[in-house]
Amino acid sequence: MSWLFGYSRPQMPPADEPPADSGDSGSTAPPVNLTKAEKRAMEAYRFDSSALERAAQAAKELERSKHAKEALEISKLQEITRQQEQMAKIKEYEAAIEQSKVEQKKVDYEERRKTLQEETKQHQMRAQYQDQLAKKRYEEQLMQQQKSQDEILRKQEESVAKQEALRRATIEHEMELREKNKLKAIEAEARAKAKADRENRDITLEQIRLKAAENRTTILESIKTAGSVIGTGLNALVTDWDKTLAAAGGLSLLALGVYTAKGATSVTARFIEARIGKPTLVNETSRFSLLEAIKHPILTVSKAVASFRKPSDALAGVVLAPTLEKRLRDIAIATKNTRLNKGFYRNLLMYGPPGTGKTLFSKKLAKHSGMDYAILTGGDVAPMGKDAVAAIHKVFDWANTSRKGVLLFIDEADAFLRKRSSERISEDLRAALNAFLYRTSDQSSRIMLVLASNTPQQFDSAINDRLDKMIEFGLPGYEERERLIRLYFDKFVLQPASEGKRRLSVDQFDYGALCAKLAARTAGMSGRALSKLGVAWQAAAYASDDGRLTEQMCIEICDDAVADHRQKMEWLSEEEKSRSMRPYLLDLPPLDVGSETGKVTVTEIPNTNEEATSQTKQVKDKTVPKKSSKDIEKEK
Ligand SMILES: Nc1ncnc2c1ncn2[C@@H]1O[C@H](COP(=O)(O)OP(=O)(O)OP(=O)(O)O)[C@@H](O)[C@H]1O
Repeated sequence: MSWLFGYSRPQMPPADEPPADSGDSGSTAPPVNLTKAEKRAMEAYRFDSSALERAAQAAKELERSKHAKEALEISKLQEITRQQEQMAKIKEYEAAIEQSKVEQKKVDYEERRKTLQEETKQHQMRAQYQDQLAKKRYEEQLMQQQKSQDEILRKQEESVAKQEALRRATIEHEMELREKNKLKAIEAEARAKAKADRENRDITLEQIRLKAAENRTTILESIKTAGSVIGTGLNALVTDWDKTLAAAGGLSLLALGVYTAKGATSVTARFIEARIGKPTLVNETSRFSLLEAIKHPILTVSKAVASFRKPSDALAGVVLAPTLEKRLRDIAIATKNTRLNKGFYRNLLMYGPPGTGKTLFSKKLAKHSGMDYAILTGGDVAPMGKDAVAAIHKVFDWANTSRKGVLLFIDEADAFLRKRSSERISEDLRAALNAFLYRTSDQSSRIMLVLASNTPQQFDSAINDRLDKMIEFGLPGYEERERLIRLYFDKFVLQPASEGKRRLSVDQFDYGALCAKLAARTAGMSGRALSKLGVAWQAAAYASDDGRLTEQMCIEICDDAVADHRQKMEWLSEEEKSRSMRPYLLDLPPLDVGSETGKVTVTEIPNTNEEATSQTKQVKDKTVPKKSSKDIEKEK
């Protein structure tokens, strides 16, 4: 190869001849006249060309061989195989890369999920903390109110006591004067009578004498007659023993009969009363009664059929904040298990503004637990006067005869269970309260007591002592309102329209968006008010010419309802505003009256997460900070 670098090779062996020394074959001997530097350069370019030469030799041989073509084919095939192997390896690498990408994505997703979880936890904790704060604030507010009420009560008591003392002094004075006048009149009368008696003394004496003589003769005659009759009878009785025994036996049997009949009649009457009819105090009950069955046979049969069906969900059709729903679900499960295990029921107090689902949930709770329910109204007790005590005993006697157990729901319970120290409570009501306390002194395995009230702070302390759980039903928050509107839109509009039996149809529009819009407008309204909205839509559709309900109609009716609601809130008495409803009143959104149309426009309330967290929290958070010190001063 030295020709490549311009060096001549003095004795080059012929091409077909192998070199003399294979080790040196590639190396050319440096020319003798080269300098050292040139020699070093030459060394750098030197390489062993023997392998190439051997290859060329082999190629020549191969060319000459008759199997040259096959060998070429084999080497081609080998090359292709090697290339395929390389391709397979490349694919494997690519698959590994894809796999690692997927793994990376998984890790990323897992991290994001964890972050989200952590954030949710943080949100929850913050919400709970704020809830606690709000509760605390509300309690303090209540205490403040309580104090001011006590103060007012004390002052009222003092003024009443003063008036009473004044009235008593006046009456005493009047009585004294009347007594004196009376004495004088009696004295004058006695004197006049004495004078007349003195004058008519002889005549009077004669009359008395004659009357006495006549009386004496009559009495003597009567004694003689009676003596002879009784003597004859006794003589006959004593002489005949059979008659004596018969008389004694007859008298004894008569006495026994009289007393037995009296006792049996009262026991039977009580037994029949407890089973046949419902007590007068009970307004509504799911329990079977013979009288009701005779009066309303179809209703009774449908009720009986319904009771055989599978027990319903305790919260079906009841829309509440998630936290409250969870609490109520726990209560429903516990109650059902209590009934199954024949344990003792816990007494509940449900409080909050009207129309928030207290009665609705209680009925569902009874149905879910397989119990009967009975609904009483506290306001019915006071007008009964002295009969209230007996009526209360009758209710408890009646409830105790139920084998399924009875959920006794007392609506407006504060109407007769209020503090005994209160000035306004009458003697009869006090007696009724005492009877109620007597009948509820022990835990019962037959009766579950559920009290409902808008003003639970009025309860007597003994009643509070009997309550095992207190549940606040707040006004629905934004999300609950949206669910409620959807529920009643579906119930009162969409369902009847889809059945096609009635003259009712709905325009095509985005129902979900409408419900969300109306939920923002109806802040401060109760579940009852929202259910009435559903009824109003239905009525509007029936009243229209073509029986069609449009989106515009829905919005207008809702705005009317909002305006009505505000008016009702303004009509609340001062006492109601200051006591029970205040925490809920301030939840109302600001309302502008449109100058041109005169239509109501309500500022939209943003759908915050906080609002949905808890109805109560929402109400309290919004109300408490709004109170300025001036307002508190005014209230005082
Ligand atoms: N949370 C709710 N979910 C669904 N419907 C509700 C809810 N709250 C109220 N309603 C509707 O309002 C009606 C009246 O509710 P309910 O009688 O349970 O209220 P309440 O709290 O007992 O009121 P009150 O204190 O005046 O007796 C129910 O029949 C139902 O149609």
